[in-house]
Amino acid sequence: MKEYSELPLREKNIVLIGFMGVGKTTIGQLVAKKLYRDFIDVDQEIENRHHMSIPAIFEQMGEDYFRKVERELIVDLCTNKRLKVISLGGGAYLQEEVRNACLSHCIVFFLDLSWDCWKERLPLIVNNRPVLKNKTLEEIERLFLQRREAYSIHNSRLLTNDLDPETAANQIVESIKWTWEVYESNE
Ligand SMILES: Nc1ncnc2c1ncn2[C@@H]1O[C@H](COP(=O)(O)OP(=O)(O)OP(=O)(O)O)[C@@H](O)[C@H]1O
Ligand SMILES: O=C(O)C1=C[C@@H](O)[C@@H](O)[C@H](O)C1
Ligand SMILES: [Mg+2]
Repeated sequence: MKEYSELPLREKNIVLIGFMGVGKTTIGQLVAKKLYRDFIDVDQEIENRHHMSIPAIFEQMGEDYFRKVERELIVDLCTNKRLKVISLGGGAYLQEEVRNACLSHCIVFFLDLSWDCWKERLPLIVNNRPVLKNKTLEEIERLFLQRREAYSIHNSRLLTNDLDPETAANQIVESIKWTWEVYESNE
């Protein structure tokens, strides 16, 4: 059987990574639609499989359990699926096994946002992101900066400051189509 890591670039899954609230779910959905691909949101998939919200999973089963489920699901999707657009949860890419699976089999797109722009989004997400619960703004900023190190290993990056979701999705699609043309002309 053909290894997925040998897949032509055009068939590889596209994986969106980045801090919580940068727009992976919102923009990923649009990218999938524009490329006529199925969209998979890892958080939503975990919620559907458990019939529970992420905050409830954190509260009743604990973060370690959530991270294990998240890791196993992503490794499975990366190795056994193709032609998908997959949005990760904000903390997933911190796990080495997740990073390795994504980078070995998929095109990894980092959605970046400045801290100043991100701060404006906080009220939209604070109530259903357990990792933000009981943290001061200074603590959240430290986490934001710490996590940038893991996200810095990627195939492509888009700074989304001042980009509405539609424009951001168009720019990602354009960049991916350009990559397909340039890197696959000799395959
Ligand atoms: N480009 C954008 N401009 C303005 N608002 C946005 C943009 N992208 C997303 N949003 C808004 O920010 C909030 C968080 O977006 P979203 O849920 O897509 O983030 P996420 O990266 O998937 O977060 P998580 O890592 O927690 O899953 C939503 O209310 C969404 O409408
Ligand atoms: O950044 C994080 O650690 C998280 C982000 C969300 O997408 C969810 O996966 C969960 O709330 C944890
Ligand atoms: Mg999301």
